[in-house]
Amino acid sequence: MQARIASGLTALGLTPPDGAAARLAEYGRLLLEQNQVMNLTAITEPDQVADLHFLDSAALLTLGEDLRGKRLIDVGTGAGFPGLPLRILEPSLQLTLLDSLGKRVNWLASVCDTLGLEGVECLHARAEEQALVDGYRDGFDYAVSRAVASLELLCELCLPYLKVGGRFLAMKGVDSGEEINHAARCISILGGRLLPSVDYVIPGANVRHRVVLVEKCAPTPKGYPRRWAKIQKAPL
Ligand SMILES: C[S@@+](CC[C@H](N)C(=O)[O-])C[C@H]1O[C@@H](n2cnc3c(N)ncnc32)[C@H](O)[C@@H]1O
Repeated sequence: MQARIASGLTALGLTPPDGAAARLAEYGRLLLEQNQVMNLTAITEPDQVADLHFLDSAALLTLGEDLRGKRLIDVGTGAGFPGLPLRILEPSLQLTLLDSLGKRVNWLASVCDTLGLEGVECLHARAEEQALVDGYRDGFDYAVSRAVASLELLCELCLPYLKVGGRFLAMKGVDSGEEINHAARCISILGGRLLPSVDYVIPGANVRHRVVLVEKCAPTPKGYPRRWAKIQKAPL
C-alpha cells in the first residue's frame, strides 16, 4: 500500500513530509485490521483503500488552499477521512475529528496514539450540537466533510463552525450539480457564498470527484444549526 500511496501523492503533485507515506500505510493496515471487528469501511482491498481513502483525502491539498497552521474540523469523520490523512500530510494542521459514533472516535484516538500524532482532537459529538459550543462556533479556518449528508443539510452542520473568511470543502461526486443548485438558498441564509467547484481525478483509480467550496462571508445567524430532526424535515 505504501508504494501506491507514494506514487499517487507524486501524481497529485504533492511532496509529502518524511515518513508520511509509511504512516498512511500503517493507518491503512490498522483500518483493515479493525474493520474485521468494527464497521469502519466498505472498501477492503488495499489498493482501493490507498486510492479511495488516502489519495482522495490528499486531493484536498491540491486546491491551492494553504492549510499550514490552520484550524480544521472534519465533520462526520467516520474512520478519519478526509481529516487524518490531511494531518499526516500537513503536520502543522490543528485538527478536530468529530463523529457521533463513540466507538469510531475512540478507535481514532488510539490510531493517533499508535502513529504518534500529537494534538489531534478526537471528539464524540453531534455536529449540530457541538457547533453551538463556545470555541467551536466561529472557531475554525476550514471545515471538511465527505459522505455524510446532502449539501444543504451539510452546510447547516458545517458553516456555523467557520470564522468569517473561513471555507467549507465538501467532497462530492461529479454528478452533484443539482445538489449544489438546491443548496444555494441555504448557503446564503447561513452566511456563505459558493465558490467555483473543483473536479479532480484520483490517480490509480481514475475516478473523478468534486470539491464544493463555500466561503463564509457573514456570521451564521443565531438559531442555526437547528436540531437534526428539524434540519432533515425542513431543509433551508
Ligand atoms: C458514511 S460515514 C463517512 C465517514 C467519512 N467521512 C468517510 O468519508 O469515509 C458518515 C459518518 O458521519 C457521522 N455522522 C452522521 N451524522 C452526524 C452528525 N450529525 N454529527 C456527527 N457525525 C455524524 C456518522 O456517525 C458516520 O461515521
